[in-house]
Amino acid sequence: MRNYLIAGNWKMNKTPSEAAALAKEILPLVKDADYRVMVAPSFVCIPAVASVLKGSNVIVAAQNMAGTESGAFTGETSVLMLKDLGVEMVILGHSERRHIYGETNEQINEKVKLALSHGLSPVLCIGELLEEREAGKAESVCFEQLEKGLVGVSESDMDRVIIAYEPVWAIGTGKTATPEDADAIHAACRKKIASLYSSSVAEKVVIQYGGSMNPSNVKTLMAMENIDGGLIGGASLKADSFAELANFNK
Ligand SMILES: O=C[C@H](O)COP(=O)(O)O
Repeated sequence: MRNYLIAGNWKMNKTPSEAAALAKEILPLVKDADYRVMVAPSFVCIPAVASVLKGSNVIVAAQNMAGTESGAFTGETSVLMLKDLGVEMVILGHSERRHIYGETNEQINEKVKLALSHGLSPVLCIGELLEEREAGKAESVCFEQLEKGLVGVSESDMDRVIIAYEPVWAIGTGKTATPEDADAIHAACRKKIASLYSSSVAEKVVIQYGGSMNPSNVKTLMAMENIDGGLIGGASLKADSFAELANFNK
């Protein structure tokens, strides 16, 4: 059994006080979850949310971070700042970062390595655009993002790396990859990881699915052999729906 992870990516939603209120509402609903639960508020909401969740079973994550430790990078947020706030995980290479802000595989790889070197777990997001899927390139796009995102990451560091497969066309659209289609990409990525590292790394690595996961499709998605959790946007913004996702097995 892999160490499943159900994660809420709150994206650019909620003010600090709203985020703290949401965290307070979520806390009692997920306290008995059987699997790991994580939330990723925006940077400015992290202090308020971290203070609510301190000592609980809910992991606090960031949605991004700079690729450099410190310096003259106006508007950026460093790994040291995140660690100081109690952040344990960081989402990197989300498709919104790749496609809206032009982040490259090389920049994402720098961030992955920096996060690991400071003891944070990176959630490396990969996923194809609709036109890439239609051109039969879903696997090759994911393989390239995986391979380039993991350059220089050692086999032992892979214990802390989480992969999130998010087909871009399924994000925030209400369209979900069928469980079979998602599982096929997860299985192919697992094989790719076996070729980059070893079969034991591939067997253990957690591969989340993201893209319109919600209370009505979570059970079928999570029943697939290679799907080890969810990276959830819209449905994580309400305590009751996020709690249903976190308790999908009950
Ligand atoms: O990070 C989360 C994903 O982008 C999925 O978002 P969504 O659940 O709103 O489709």
